[in-house]
Amino acid sequence: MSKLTISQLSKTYPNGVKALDNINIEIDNGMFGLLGPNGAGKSSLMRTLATLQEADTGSAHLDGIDILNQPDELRKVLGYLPQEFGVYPRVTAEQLLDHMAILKGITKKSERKEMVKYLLDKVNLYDKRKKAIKGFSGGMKQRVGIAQALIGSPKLIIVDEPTAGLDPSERNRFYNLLADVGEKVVVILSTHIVDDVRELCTNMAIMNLGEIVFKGAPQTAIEDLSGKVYQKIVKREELDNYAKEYSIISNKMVGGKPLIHVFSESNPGDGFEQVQPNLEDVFFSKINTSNILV
Ligand SMILES: Nc1ncnc2c1ncn2[C@@H]1O[C@H](COP(=O)(O)OP(=O)(O)OP(=O)(O)O)[C@@H](O)[C@H]1O
Repeated sequence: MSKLTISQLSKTYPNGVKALDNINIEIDNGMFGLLGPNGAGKSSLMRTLATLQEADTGSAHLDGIDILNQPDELRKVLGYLPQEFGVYPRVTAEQLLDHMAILKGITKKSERKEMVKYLLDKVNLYDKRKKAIKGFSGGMKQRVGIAQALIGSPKLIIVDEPTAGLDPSERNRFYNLLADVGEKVVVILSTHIVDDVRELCTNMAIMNLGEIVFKGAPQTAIEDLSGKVYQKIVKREELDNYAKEYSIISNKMVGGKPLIHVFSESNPGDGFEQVQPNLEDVFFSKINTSNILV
């Protein structure tokens, strides 16, 4: 069992943007979803935990390791798949993993060979090990990314927006792989895709404007909203009026017309019908932005 404890972590960039505003979270083994809109501060938090940038104040510990003050210790047990996983295109999957293993300090060639074979097998790329990564699909590249994040039996794995650009079957394969790994270590999945969290995570936090605005189990959050979400198909030109009168939590087009979900403690009448809330409702109700109408 591992535990990640983040306390009072804050970071303001030189341009004045407060990307992290007093973050406090405890994360146990398993898949943890960090959900937030673009710009919420997720990458800033992930980069700080991955020891790639410093915080202004606060602390973060993985078991006995003080992450901010012992970055070298943390790096030994960290697997990180950044948002942009850049690779030299001519390199093969096998060469890349071998190289990353050297960087992780695995100096014995035979040990590396065995590990690279195990990882290629695990991400189902052993047959493609001699092929240049250049020719790989997005999903295959992400699987190479996961394989490199698993080098050296990490205790903390951070994956930042991993499913962008994957087709549904690639995404599924990637989900299965992560879920498999996630049973034994702390995995943080940072994403703005609600489905990623719904399908994979037993615990989650929602971040907005540098703050944690919710933490808990996705199912609990959904139950909390139960009986308070109503929907209606409206005309596009009426949207502004509805926005003034109701607390709109989401708006999506169905057959060319806006279907709005509103938050209301009691039945608003006016043609609205009650719906079973979903995680998307939770997400939008917590971040409560006004730009969801655009
Ligand atoms: N190096 C930087 N210098 C200045 N501002 C930054 C820097 N990096 C991020 N920001 C700003 O900090 C805020 C949080 O950005 P961050 O990338 O952490 O968010 P995010 O939730 O990961 O979003 P995205 O999904 O778009 O990556 C944003 O307003 C962003 O513009």
